[in-house]
Amino acid sequence: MNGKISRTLLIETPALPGNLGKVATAIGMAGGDIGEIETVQVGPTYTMRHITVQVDNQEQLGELLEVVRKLDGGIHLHAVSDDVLRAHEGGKIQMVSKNPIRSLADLRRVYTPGVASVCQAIKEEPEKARIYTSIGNTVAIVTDGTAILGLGDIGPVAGMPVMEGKAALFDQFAGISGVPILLNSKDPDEIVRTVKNISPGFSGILLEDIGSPHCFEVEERLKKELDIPVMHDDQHGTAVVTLAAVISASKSAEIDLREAHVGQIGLGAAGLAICRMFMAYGVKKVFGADKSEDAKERLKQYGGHVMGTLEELMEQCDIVIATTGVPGLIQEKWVKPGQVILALSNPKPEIEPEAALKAGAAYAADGRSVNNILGFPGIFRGALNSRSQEITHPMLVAAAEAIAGCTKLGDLVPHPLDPRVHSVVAEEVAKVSLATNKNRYDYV
Ligand SMILES: NC(=O)C1=CN([C@@H]2O[C@H](COP(=O)(O)OP(=O)(O)OC[C@H]3O[C@@H](n4cnc5c(N)ncnc54)[C@H](O)[C@@H]3O)[C@@H](O)[C@H]2O)C=CC1
Ligand SMILES: CC(=O)C(=O)O
Ligand SMILES: [Mg+2]
Repeated sequence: MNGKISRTLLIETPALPGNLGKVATAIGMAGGDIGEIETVQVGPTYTMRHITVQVDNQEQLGELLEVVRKLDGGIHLHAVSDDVLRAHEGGKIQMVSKNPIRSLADLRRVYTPGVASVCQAIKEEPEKARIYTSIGNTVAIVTDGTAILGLGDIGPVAGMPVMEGKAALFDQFAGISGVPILLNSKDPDEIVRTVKNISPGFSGILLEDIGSPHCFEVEERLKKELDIPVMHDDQHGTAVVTLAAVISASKSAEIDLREAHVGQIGLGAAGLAICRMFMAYGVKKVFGADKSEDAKERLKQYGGHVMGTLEELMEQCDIVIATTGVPGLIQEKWVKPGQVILALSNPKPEIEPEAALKAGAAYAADGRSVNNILGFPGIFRGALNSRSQEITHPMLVAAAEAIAGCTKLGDLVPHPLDPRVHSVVAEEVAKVSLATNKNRYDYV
């Protein structure tokens, strides 16, 4: 790319000769190099096109856009997309039919009247729905938009690109259909009621980016009241992958994890679950810090130790994890030589791994590599394969150990695109579920 900037402009022109020429001239006069031109929609009086342009720098791009925006006579610039925005145009997922419908016989088989006999079979034996519908392989990805990555309460619609991303990962790594469900309420009663009401169409519920503290009540109640697996990804998916990374780091750094001092900065959804996971794994000293008194109180209730300041925590701990959503929160001067630092906030970490390593950390990573993507697809695949009605703590530990087992010595976690890791996680989770869960469906 020679440092050049490429953008795709979505431009509407009146469907009359000369208008595309006007646009091309304006772009050329502003120093833009036109690449591809693609017609995306032909309306009764207008044409919409994607026009890809290349410019030398940001300033030139600004000038070019100003010139195009000033064009009159019905010419409108609707969108300016970089390659990330382009990958999101029209969304990242779609529902497609598995059966081609090419003949009337096909039509009658997949739709009326054929479908009626399938409905009757399910009416007589409801468990048959898992065989004759997509329900058995479909998981709802539910958000109320209150903690979208570290961006905060930006609402469920603004969070949709994340939910579509999770659905794409479910599909690619576990062959599961993930369906985003956007909720227009932050009230735990309403969230629980709504999820319960839609639950017949799903075999699992992945709660995503629901903020603390209401996420705790929502998950606990849904786990109790539904007989399908429910997991809040930001809590347990994150805790699983963090445990895996710390198991690997301890092995490489020859630290006895159970005797190590582990410090967690940020005790929200991810942070509290990470602390609980470490304590349940046998780590004796788990310290936490948060700006919220309530969050610190919750840690104490689970048996964790609260630290007054972040500096104290950094001073005290061999392994430090941060999930606050605050970029740059950890100062380089606080890093102790030989420390393990996982600054997991997305989209930007509390300290860049390079800076932490330069400051003396033995191992450092951010939320791009130590990411719950390594956990949730395989955890749900394993739960669905074993027809588990829940996701239990031993299943989560099995997932963490499986991820650690797939990690090369010296690395913290495996590559997320390594398909093996997701199938190994699924296998180990299913094994534990089959060995320990009593209430499994028994329909075949
Ligand atoms: N890498 C990964 O796989 C994952 C990363 N995350 C990241 O973790 C971050 C937090 O997510 P959640 O736990 O869901 O949010 P949350 O809102 O439930 O928790 C954030 C916690 O950080 C605390 N906090 C905020 N600013 C602070 C400060 N200056 N000092 C001390 N504490 C502070 C808040 O009081 C709150 O308790 C987000 O950036 C998210 O992207 C979350 C899940 C997975
Ligand atoms: C990865 C993820 O779930 C988060 O940052 O919220
Ligand atoms: Mg999340």
